[in-house]
Amino acid sequence: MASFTHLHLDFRRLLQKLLVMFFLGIVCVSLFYFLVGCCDSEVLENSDIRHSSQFLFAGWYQAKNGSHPKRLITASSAAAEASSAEVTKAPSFESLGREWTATRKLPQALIIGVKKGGTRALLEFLRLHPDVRALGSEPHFFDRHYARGLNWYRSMMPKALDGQIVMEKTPRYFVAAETPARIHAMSKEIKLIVVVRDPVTRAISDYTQIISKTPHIPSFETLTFKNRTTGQINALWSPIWIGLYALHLERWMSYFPLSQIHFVHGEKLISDPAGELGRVQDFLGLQRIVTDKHFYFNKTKGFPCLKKPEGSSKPHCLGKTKGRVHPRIEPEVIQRLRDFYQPHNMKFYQLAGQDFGWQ
Ligand SMILES: Nc1ncnc2c1ncn2[C@@H]1O[C@H](COP(=O)(O)OS(=O)(=O)O)[C@@H](OP(=O)(O)O)[C@H]1O
Repeated sequence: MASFTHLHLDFRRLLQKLLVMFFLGIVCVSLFYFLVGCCDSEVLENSDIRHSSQFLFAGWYQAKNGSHPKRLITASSAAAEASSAEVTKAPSFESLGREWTATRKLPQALIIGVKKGGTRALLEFLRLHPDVRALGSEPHFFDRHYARGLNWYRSMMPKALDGQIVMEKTPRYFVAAETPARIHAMSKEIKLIVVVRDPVTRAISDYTQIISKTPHIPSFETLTFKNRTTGQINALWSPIWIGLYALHLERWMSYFPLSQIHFVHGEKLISDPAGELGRVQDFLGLQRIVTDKHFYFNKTKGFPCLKKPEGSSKPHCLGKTKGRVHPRIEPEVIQRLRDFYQPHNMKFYQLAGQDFGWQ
């Protein structure tokens, strides 16, 4: 009898120990996933930190309801009115750790150009959308790192849930000869976005960036001409060559139908960011969530800024490298460039089926 009671007690103790070990195991596994979530390689993308609350909310919602919060937003027009910032503010869910069902996928949309067109502004504005997951840095996969392979490229992408659009921006893609074929080989259905801007101001903007890094180069006026006396333009000088939009677009059009290419009007992205964002959201098949409520015009900066970026209650403008003061360029050089670009612009309008109104 005594040995039976003894055995019974031993069994209970064993059971208790097993239970404690089981719970400790659960705690360790949760801690592990939490830490993996926190230390994810996305530290590259500063904005992903801003996205974390949105991500956690989306993950929590999907895990609980089996669907993405977009469905919740779609279901109610009132909710659809809510800004993405409001949707993403769910601090009580932050402790849940990273969503386990999210995966890294190849992008379904790319901002392929143009350099100095306003690509950073577009990306930063788009990432306010809860159904957009965008890489903050420029991966240059299709032009510089193609040999690393698609698995490397995928590993660069932020994690996304089903229904979220993964995207990146690398403005050089638009002018790099090899990129359309490579992108086509990855996906025939990919959506391509090109932010275009008056090629003359784009060239000056490009030059402004160059002199900020290499101040002692010749003047814009000098570099513009092959021969100043004859007035022959140096079309091979990168700031001028990039602006030959028709030339570059023709290459893309031999791989992709125009229906897969959306043009953002760079000047309107500044004067009416919400209007341009509305059209981009339509093109991407997204609900129009980023609206004029998200923007205000900052007089000091001279550009639209965000009222409330992700994860912050403070207004935010793009950094100092966006919206630089351009050097003064001789008016006759500007006019010569306008004349030079005129036929190219006409051809571009014809190919794109859109008149951008550059003089
Ligand atoms: N909201 C807002 N804030 C600041 N700047 C804005 C904005 N919207 C468009 N832009 C214009 O974006 C130009 C820079 O273009 P990109 O971001 O494509 O440049 S880059 O190619 O990534 O270097 C930048 O060119 P510069 O003015 O010549 O600096 C701006 O004119």
